[in-house]
Amino acid sequence: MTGTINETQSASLGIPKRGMPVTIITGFLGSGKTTLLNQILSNRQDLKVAVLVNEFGDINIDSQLLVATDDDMVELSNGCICCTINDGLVDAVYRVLERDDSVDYMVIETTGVADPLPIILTFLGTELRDLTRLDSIITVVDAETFTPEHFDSEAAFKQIAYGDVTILNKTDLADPDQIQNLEAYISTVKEGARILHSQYGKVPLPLILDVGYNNPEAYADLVQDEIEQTQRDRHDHAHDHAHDHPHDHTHDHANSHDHDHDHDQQDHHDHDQHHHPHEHHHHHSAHLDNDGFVSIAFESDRPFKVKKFEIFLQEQLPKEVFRAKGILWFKESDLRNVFQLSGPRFDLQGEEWRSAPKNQLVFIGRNLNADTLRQHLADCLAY
Ligand SMILES: Nc1nc2c(ncn2[C@@H]2O[C@H](COP(=O)(O)OP(=O)(O)OP(=O)(O)O)[C@@H](O)[C@H]2O)c(=O)[nH]1
Repeated sequence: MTGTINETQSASLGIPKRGMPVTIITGFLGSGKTTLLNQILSNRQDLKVAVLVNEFGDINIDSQLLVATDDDMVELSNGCICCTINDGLVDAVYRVLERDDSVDYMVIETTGVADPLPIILTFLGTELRDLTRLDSIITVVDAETFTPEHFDSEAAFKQIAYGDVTILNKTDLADPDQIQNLEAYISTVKEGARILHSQYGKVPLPLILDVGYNNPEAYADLVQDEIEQTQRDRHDHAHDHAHDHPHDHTHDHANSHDHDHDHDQQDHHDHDQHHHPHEHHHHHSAHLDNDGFVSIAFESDRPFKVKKFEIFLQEQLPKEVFRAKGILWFKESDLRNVFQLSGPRFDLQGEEWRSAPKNQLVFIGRNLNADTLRQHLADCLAY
């Protein structure tokens, strides 16, 4: 299915009440996941949608950029929901299910560097299997910057490979040939891929919500492996009192499984949703290195001087920064400035402050020097 859709339409979705439907939104850094989520929240009509946002970074910026969600919104803060059979994710889903006011639908936004498989398996391989119904995995792709090299990120590749629907977003920034080539590439990764086009995540909601595209049978072997592995891990944990936190990143998963990270490009392209020969327990360690991406947070209760921040952007911002976002406070402005940087572009939008002004910024990239970056930012402060 391919199509170009520019308008958000929201027909009645008529969600049945058998196990809460869950949609997972994945996609690489800056591709437009939060933008899509805001489209969903703005067009959901009477549907009561709970949202779980998981972010790569110490400050949760995304939750502050969502359209007002009242109490619909459940923030799953910066824990790694890409940990397999993750207690944090299961707990957050339970919190939603246990609410007095019933929620009709759940949408989860993963981090841009997450391998979606562990999250999928958490829904298919734990008690959540009986309480929820995994409706589909939506993969948002930046049509301007995505290439078959998939940013040299295994997570970016897997996001495409496990997507039930791919949304080629930012078509306003890509020329038609580029979009056509991208579609052809995605179809080599996923035979019969369902591909939609969008600008700013505008797609008709009936094309992406309650579509029933996820096929749990495709994951049956992985689910079984997962359950067995979790039992083994729990057994090991019982003998290892060195770990007192289930998500401890020094956890030994990476060393305890014989997985092979040396797939070449061809391996990737042979990947098939129904056969994941090299996947087994691979995902246990996938989040440990985030494909080399690191996240650096900066916060201050003092404002920036606008001129100094401009110079920082022009002269000091390392080219290795792939993505940045934040809420900026400038001495010269009464507005809350939402800062977005994705690849070569950045953008500042002024709005009213909803809380006491402060600066909150997250930079994501490879080979970043946190001390130098933070020092440059501190030098931008007005006093
Ligand atoms: N030109 C253009 N910009 C877009 C489009 N969709 C999103 N953007 C912008 O791209 C930037 C990143 O969008 P987000 O929705 O925050 O991306 P994300 O996938 O949630 O990013 P992460 O939080 O890093 O994972 C923002 O500045 C958006 O306004 C689009 O279709 N066209």
